[in-house]
Amino acid sequence: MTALIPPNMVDLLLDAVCIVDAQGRFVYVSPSFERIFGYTPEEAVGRPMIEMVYSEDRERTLRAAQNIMAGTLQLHFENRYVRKDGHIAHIRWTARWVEDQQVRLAVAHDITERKHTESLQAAIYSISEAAQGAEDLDTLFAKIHHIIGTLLPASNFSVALHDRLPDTISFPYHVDERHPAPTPSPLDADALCSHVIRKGQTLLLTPDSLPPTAPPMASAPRPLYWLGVPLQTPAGVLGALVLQGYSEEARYSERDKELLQFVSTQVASAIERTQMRKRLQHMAQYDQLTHLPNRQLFLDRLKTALPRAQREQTLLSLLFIDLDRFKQVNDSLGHSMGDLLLQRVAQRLLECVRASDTVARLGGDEFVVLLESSDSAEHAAAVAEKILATFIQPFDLHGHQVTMRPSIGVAMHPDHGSEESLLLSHADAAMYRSKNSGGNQVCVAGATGMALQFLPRPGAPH
Ligand SMILES: Nc1nc2c(ncn2[C@@H]2O[C@H](COP(=O)(O)OP(=O)(O)OP(=O)(O)O)[C@@H](O)[C@H]2O)c(=O)[nH]1
Repeated sequence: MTALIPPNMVDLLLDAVCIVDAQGRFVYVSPSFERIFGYTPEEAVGRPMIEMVYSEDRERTLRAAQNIMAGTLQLHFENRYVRKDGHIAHIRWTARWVEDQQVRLAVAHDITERKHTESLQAAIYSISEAAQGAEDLDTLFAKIHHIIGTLLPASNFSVALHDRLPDTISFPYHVDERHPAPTPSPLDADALCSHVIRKGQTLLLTPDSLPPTAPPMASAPRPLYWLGVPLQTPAGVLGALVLQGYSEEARYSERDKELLQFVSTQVASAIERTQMRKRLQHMAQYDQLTHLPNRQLFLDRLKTALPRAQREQTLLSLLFIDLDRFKQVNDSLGHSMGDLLLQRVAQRLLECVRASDTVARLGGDEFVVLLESSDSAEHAAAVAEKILATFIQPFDLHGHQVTMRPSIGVAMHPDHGSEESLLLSHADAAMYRSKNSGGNQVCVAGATGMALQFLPRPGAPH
């Protein structure tokens, strides 16, 4: 029976047989070593085994080697090697110490493919989990970057999104060791991304295939490797995932391309879901015509602002604004012109306040301004007067000059109440007083919220 086994049987094994001396140098490797590690037996023999081990796994590999040399049988030790071509090989080892020869006898089984499938499954699971939990796109992109980094070298990673209407591209997520985030630009200004997004095709460029075009910044170095994958959804291409490599350490291959393509489908639906959630959230909180906060969001803000004002003992003011005879614009120029006027009014109101203040549309032609951290009651009066003054200028509605005046009611915390509905009703009542007194004026609720004090109209004699 023994006579039938050819003497070079070990050479035919698919696993690699390795013999390593007490100093950790390869003294023998079987021919399969080259298939698994990329080095021929001649290249491997004489080299310290540890040199080929992936840096993060070296310490525990040395510990495992010590245990084997102390007589422990090693039946399933796993670590990573850097192949001659730079790619990572995952190896499962069985090994023992041969005392009389003073060598370790080890068999290497290549489990790269299995690890690959496992990490891909884990990545896909993590991406869908990230999509469920992500509060916003920034958080989602950072998580996706981290997950892709477990599969591929991803030091330079960007998410490009295509905005179809102005046909522009923006980079809401961009981590790059050499280039700052590009500013939004017409899609075609970025030839590589434009190719990926317009054609919906993956593009892998290597040093041999990179076109000799100028880099995005004249003095900036060009990447050696560029891998762009479309973010494909049933509704079309949302944008692209881009990986760039400036050194041979981040070389991308056809295999990486397939991997990123596979993951990108999950990423695209994660982005789509998060965008949809964001849109729904926006619809629930913002007025769709003016994009100002709606009544609900305004009430939420008031609810959190009041206790803050109480804690910090600052003033808080509400300006209730209703347009005078707004209906006439609808009746004379049509509803769409009325819509346009409401949008222009919103814009002018925003111009009268600080970014930290809130301008909201309560509905119809009713707006409200929430001024926080006012240092004096005069501040609210000054803003109200500024609003009156800004309405002096007619509104240009596609060539129609429309004059519109507001009636404004002001109520303040703590003078007129510390509870949101009370404060709001005082501001509302003060606004009605303004309107009933002819409109185009400001009325401040009195100390009880009932007695009212009028502010002069701009230009009116004091
Ligand atoms: N174009 C447009 N009109 C709206 C919208 N929402 C409400 N309106 C109209 O706005 C008007 C608001 O009513 P009022 O405040 O009583 O009308 P007004 O003419 O301003 O009356 P005064 O406030 O008493 O001066 C109604 O005619 C509504 O139909 C909207 O989103 N777009």
